[in-house]
Amino acid sequence: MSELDRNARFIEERIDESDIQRDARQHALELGLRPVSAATGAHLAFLAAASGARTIIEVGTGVGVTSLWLRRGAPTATLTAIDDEPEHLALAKRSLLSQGARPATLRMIPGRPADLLPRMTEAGYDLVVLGDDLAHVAAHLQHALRLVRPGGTIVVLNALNGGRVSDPARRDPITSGIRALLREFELQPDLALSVLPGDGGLLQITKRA
Ligand SMILES: C[S@@+](CC[C@H](N)C(=O)[O-])C[C@H]1O[C@@H](n2cnc3c(N)ncnc32)[C@H](O)[C@@H]1O
Repeated sequence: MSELDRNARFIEERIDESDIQRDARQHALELGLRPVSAATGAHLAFLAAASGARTIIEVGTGVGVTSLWLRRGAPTATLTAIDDEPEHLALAKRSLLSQGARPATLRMIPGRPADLLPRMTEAGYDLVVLGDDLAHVAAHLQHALRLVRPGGTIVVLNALNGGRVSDPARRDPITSGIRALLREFELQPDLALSVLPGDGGLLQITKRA
């Protein structure tokens, strides 16, 4: 086992998910929805807490594994959760309420991000989390850059498309498109970028204040 794998296992095994989080994870797996790892979830909770996030958007909420972590980090933040499957959102909402979220802080919106994101408030969000709909990630990122406030952060889950982006033999349009996006964003002086390797890759972009 490599040092990286050993460290990842060490971290993953020490993270304590609540019963509500474990149930949501189990549910996601049963539905074939790949949830974030506990380590990624804990990192997202850290980001939400460290940034003092008050307003969060999550695109591709699924049954709420990521949302539950975000709300662990920012328990009173308003969460706008978008997913094209209303049943997923209903399950996510149930778990979030069980975790103690006030109903008024949850905006569960079924639909397509391409239709919904253009209607949301410019610079109105502290944290924008984009799920791994990588076929549309370029368009979703453009919306996210408009929606996040200066100083706010955008996170893209599974941003290295599993191990594909780092594999030069992979030249499919999605993987090549992500490489091009990374190159383009690295050159933008108004953005600070970081990519973490775990869990398919976690791209983090902060719009400089
Ligand atoms: C992998 S699951 C979400 C996992 C979530 N990050 C978690 O940790 O629980 C992806 C979700 O995104 C939704 N989804 C995928 N593509 C979408 C799109 N274009 N518009 C809206 N929702 C989408 C799916 O319905 C699914 O619920």
